[in-house]
Order: sequence, then structure tokens, then C-alpha cells
Amino acid sequence: MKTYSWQEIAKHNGSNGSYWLVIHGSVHDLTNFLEEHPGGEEILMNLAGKDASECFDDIGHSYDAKTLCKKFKIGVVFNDRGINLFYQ
Ligand code: HEM
Repeated sequence: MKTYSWQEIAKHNGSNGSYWLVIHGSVHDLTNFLEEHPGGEEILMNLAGKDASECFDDIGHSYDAKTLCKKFKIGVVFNDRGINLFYQ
């Protein structure tokens, strides 16, 4: 599984055309999902390059939504406190 630093993740905030969001330690490339997101693209665009775990949980996303997340997973966050895995 590939690991990414926050420094690298922060670059994918939309300014270079790609949108990465971190949810519970997993890094997701949501660039091709923005338009499809039932909750709208703006909410995702605003959190690109950042940790979106709190927002994701607050919505109470369905099991299907959580499963869908896996499709967009590209790796995990690496930090010096270890790797926090939400799912494999
Ligand atoms: C991989 C990431 C995500 C996926 C696959 C995803 C998928 C979905 C899906 C399938 C729904 C429809 C409702 C459901 O099935 O629960 C939904 C609704 C929604 N999502 Fe997401 N979502 C993601 C991330 C996020 C994040 C990070 C936020 C917050 C910034 C967010 C905010 C919302 C909102 C506001 C709704 C609408 C809820 C409603 O209408 O009641 N989503 N999302």
C-alpha cells in the first residue's frame, strides 16, 4: 500500500486539477467522483488536500457510500505517529 505525506497530499487541493481527500487515514483521489457525489462537488472541493474524516462521519454516510470510498483509495497517510487504517 502506497503511503503519502501530508506535504504531498496538500498539493492535491484542486490547484493542479486533482482532488485528494483523506478519510480516517486513507487517501482518496476523488477527481473523477466530484460530479457524481450525491452531496455535491463543492463540499468535496473545499476539503481537497485535507482531512475530511469529521465531515464524512457527521453526514452519517451509508454502508454503500463507505464501500464506494474504497474504489477511490490510492494509499494511506504516513506520519510519525504511525499509520491509521480505517479499512484495508
Ligand atoms: C470517498 C468519499 C465519499 C463518498 C464515496 C461519498 C458518497 C456519498 C453518497 C453515496 C451519498 C448519498 C447518501 C449515502 O449513501 O450515504 C453522499 C451524500 C452526501 N455526502 Fe458524501 N461521499 C464522500 C465524501 C464526503 C465528504 C468528505 C463529505 C463532507 C465534506 C460528504 C458530504 C456529503 C453530503 C452533505 C451528502 C448529502 C447527505 C444528504 O443529502 O442527506 N461526502 N455521499
